[in-house]
Amino acid sequence: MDYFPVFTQLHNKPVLVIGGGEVACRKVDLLLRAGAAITLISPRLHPALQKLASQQKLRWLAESYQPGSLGGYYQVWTTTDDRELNKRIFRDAQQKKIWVNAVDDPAHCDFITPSMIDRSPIQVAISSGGASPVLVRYLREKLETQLAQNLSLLADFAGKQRNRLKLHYDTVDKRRHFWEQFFRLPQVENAQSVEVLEAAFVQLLAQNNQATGTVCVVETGTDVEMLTLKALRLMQQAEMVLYTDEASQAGFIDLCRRDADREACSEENLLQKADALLSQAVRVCILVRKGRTSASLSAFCQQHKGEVLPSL
Ligand SMILES: C[C@@]1(CC(=O)O)C2=NC(=C\c3[nH]c(c(CCC(=O)O)c3CC(=O)O)Cc3[nH]c(c(CC(=O)O)c3CCC(=O)O)/C=C3\N/C(=C\2)[C@@H](CCC(=O)O)[C@]3(C)CC(=O)O)/[C@H]1CCC(=O)O
Ligand SMILES: NC(=O)c1ccc[n+]([C@@H]2O[C@H](COP(=O)([O-])OP(=O)(O)OC[C@H]3O[C@@H](n4cnc5c(N)ncnc54)[C@H](O)[C@@H]3O)[C@@H](O)[C@H]2O)c1
Repeated sequence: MDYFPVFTQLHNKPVLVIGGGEVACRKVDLLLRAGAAITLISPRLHPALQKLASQQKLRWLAESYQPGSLGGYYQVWTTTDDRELNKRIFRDAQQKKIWVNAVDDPAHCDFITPSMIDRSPIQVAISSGGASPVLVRYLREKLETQLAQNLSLLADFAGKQRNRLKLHYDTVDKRRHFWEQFFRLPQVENAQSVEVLEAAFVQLLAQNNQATGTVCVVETGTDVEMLTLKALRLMQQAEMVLYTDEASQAGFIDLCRRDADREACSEENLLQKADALLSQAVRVCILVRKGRTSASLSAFCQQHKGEVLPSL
């Protein structure tokens, strides 16, 4: 990983933009959305930036950059049309330990700008680590068409209900299980109003008051790409993964939910182990090798309304 992704809090933080052309317009637009307190240093100013300065949405210093200009800023963006100057600003900022982005010059950036999809509070940031900004833009355009239009509404609603949910469910696992069910409800996927979400929330709470465990069996072959989407979804929902052969199943175990517990278990002990977990209301995913699902395991699954997903 060449760059580590983070989301920084810029609200009311003093941020300096140097240069006042077209590129500065793009950066200022984003920084204003993040609530930064922007100062812009540039002898000339693009009309859109002049307007923002006259509305006091940014502070404009109509001068050229001086080494003393950097004092007191949290972060610097240099966007001038003079590459040598941008480099100098990078070095000056480094000396002062201020993070700097020299636009289009990754060798002189402490951080680089990702391509962004802003459906606040959901943010998607995509980066190629500087390898191909055009590919990154292409990915953004593709993702934009696939992300639900009501993402902001969903995230806002969910954010406001988290404390309320704690009154109903006392463990993280139970709350996670609730949200997983909630976001899959068709009326939630299509919701256009808070009222629809509230009704679905209340209904699901009423239905769900005693959580039960679930079980599924996923047969593993030699190629993880042959997993069905359904198998992958169940693997992602499991809280406990039981596997029978680490050597051949490593790739499959990796694809299970990151924070699920994982435990090796002999084929003979699977039933007993799974039964104990179900009685503690745990969601269990059992990985068995292709063709090794025993008749008793299959019957156990059926009895608990689970599925056996054979390997393709
Ligand atoms: C994401 C985005 C955000 C933004 O800029 O706001 C962004 N570049 C975007 C577009 C874009 N940039 C360029 C083109 C023209 C085609 C081309 O030349 O490839 C296009 C395409 C277009 O305009 O369609 C020119 C270019 N850019 C860089 C170099 C230098 C180099 O590659 O060495 C050169 C050559 C300059 C030259 O040759 O002189 C470098 C950087 N550009 C980055 C970000 C950072 C790495 C991002 C990453 O890979 O993760 C990084 C490292 C530093 C930084 O600037 O932070 C935005 C897409 C937003 C969106 O649409 O969603
Ligand atoms: N416009 C684009 O879409 C685009 C795309 C990719 C790369 N670039 C590159 O990004 C850089 C900036 O592009 P632009 O279109 O914004 O250029 P621009 O010519 O519109 O603006 C440059 C700005 O830098 C300011 N400036 C120059 N010297 C300065 C100094 N000493 N102190 C403070 N400010 C100073 C100028 O006043 C001007 O406002 C250029 O190197 C350009 O090649 C631009």
